[in-house]
Amino acid sequence: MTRPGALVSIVMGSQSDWATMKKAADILTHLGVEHDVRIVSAHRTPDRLVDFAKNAKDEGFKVIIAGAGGAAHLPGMVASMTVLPVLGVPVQSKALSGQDSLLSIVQMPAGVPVGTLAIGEAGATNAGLLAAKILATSDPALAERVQAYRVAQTDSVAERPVEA
Ligand SMILES: Nc1c(C(=O)O)ncn1[C@@H]1O[C@H](COP(=O)(O)O)[C@@H](O)[C@H]1O
Repeated sequence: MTRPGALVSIVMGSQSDWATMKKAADILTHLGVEHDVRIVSAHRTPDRLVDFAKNAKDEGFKVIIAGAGGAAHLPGMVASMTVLPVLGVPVQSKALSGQDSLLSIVQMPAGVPVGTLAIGEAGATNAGLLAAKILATSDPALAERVQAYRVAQTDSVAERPVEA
């Protein structure tokens, strides 16, 4: 079930990715961007993956954020079946600290782009922010909220004392 009005779709390979991917949802909520979250796995739910990727545009999404760990094929497989921009988040794996996730997502063949973010929570936050910035190119009110976020961040760093 799509969340009505959602412009950003967040998909992840497993429920265990949520602690990381929640950061993308949090920033979208902060910026007032409607989003939908669901678990889709290229490996474990291949039929659901195909159904999701092929119908994502018709469901009304404008941007997809796909997070997965380990052999992270989800972002690339989604990108192969949609015209929507796909942002990939490498979830930090236990065995290889997310190096495996990163390399699985970043090294796409020419012609099938995935915008790959950093490993882990920072990457998830930035994926949410980047999705908002993409939407803000055609939404002046959202652009103002993104600008306010940017200014608040700058101010909080500038005001921070050198010594804690
Ligand atoms: N990389 C993928 C895909 C996929 O790429 O389709 N599906 C699940 N997974 C990943 O397996 C890891 C372990 O999953 P479990 O914690 O469920 O065992 C998760 O990080 C998930 O993203």
